Amino acid sequence: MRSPKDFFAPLAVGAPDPVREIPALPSRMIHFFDPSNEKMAAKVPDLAKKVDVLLGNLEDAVRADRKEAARNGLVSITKSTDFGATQLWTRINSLDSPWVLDDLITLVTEIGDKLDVIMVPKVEGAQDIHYVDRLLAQLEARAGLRRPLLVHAILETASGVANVEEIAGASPRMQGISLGPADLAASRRMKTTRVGGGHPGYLVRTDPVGDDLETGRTTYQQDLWHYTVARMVDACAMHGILPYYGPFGDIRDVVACEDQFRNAFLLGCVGTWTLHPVQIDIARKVFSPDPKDVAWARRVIAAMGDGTGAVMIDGKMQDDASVKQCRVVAELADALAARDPELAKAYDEATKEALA
Ligand SMILES: CC(C)(COP(=O)(O)OP(=O)(O)OC[C@H]1O[C@@H](n2cnc3c(N)ncnc32)[C@H](O)[C@@H]1OP(=O)(O)O)[C@@H](O)C(=O)NCCC(=O)NCCSC(=O)C[C@](C)(O)C(=O)O
Ligand SMILES: [Mg+2]
Repeated sequence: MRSPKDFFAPLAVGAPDPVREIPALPSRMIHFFDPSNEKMAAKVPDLAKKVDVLLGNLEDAVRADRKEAARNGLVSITKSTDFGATQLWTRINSLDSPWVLDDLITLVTEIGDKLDVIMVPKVEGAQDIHYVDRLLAQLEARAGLRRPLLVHAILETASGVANVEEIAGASPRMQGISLGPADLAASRRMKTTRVGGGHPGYLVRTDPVGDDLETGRTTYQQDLWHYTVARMVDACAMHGILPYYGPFGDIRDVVACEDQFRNAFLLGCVGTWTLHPVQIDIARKVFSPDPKDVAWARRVIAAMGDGTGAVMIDGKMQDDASVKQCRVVAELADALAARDPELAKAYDEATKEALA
């Protein structure tokens, strides 16, 4: 382990200085596309106007015989597209695959100045991040990049979950972590074959009334991912990086998708993946705080003055801690509103109404 004194030193001569803080840019949806798929690639310029993050996926869901086409496709799409304020990310192949070295060499050399974040799949521990960290520094120095690339880890192995805190703090490049429920389920030998979401068999049941074990007992489906998401959120918050839900594979079930996204939002995640265009508006809705909640948060902040003491608002006690909760919501709303005039208007109108 490096000394804390060296943590922010570049890992190669000529590499840019690591960032001291992870930028809190809107990233409500990380929209996945396969750069080797012509139909999807054709939609990229339009999608860039709608999403916070576009991610060119090179790993799973890209066929082995399309890996090079995906890598080269991402280079040419990137060179010919104006992404505006939308971030461009990529997911490279796993570190044990035959493709990852060429992924990194090609992408950093050809489009390193346009890429914001490199998502690394199947991260097992800090050692995987250290490997990528040094290699990126070497490639950045060679390409003459002035801005360091950031790294995002997918939490999708049992050992990754066991080591999530050290992964989150492994490098100043660490931007965030996403849940990878499909690989994680396989790695843990869970018995669900779904990509994210719940399972009707994972439930609790109310007690029996008398001797009748069968009738009148309500069951409640539980969230299979609660433990992992909560752990991931704590690890990220502890290290000043950003947590995300991952994929929701039942594209048709937009209702359960919204529920899963909202659970993650309420637990502390800043965004999610979108695998299909139909999921983009769901993510925008869920990961932008509700105007009523923003109005309430602003009202509490205004009433709390310097943020100390206790006041009563609408029958509810507010104090130093609750004003901090409100600041989380208000600051997120301000950051999103700065980029989204419609949202800014909705927040201001709701606030005016609440303060009237
Ligand atoms: C599910 C699929 C096959 C359905 O694709 P489809 O073509 O059958 O669907 P469709 O409803 O017929 O599509 C309608 C239109 O939307 C287009 N389209 C469809 N999707 C997209 C997209 N993402 N971006 C842009 N355009 C898209 C599609 O090309 C079509 O265009 P058209 O109207 O011109 O014919 C398709 O949406 C897809 O391949 N999505 C991406 C899948 C992906 O990236 N998977 C990997 C991430 S999840 C993962 O890896 C797990 C994890 C974390 O690792 C772990 O838990 O372990
Ligand atoms: Mg996976």
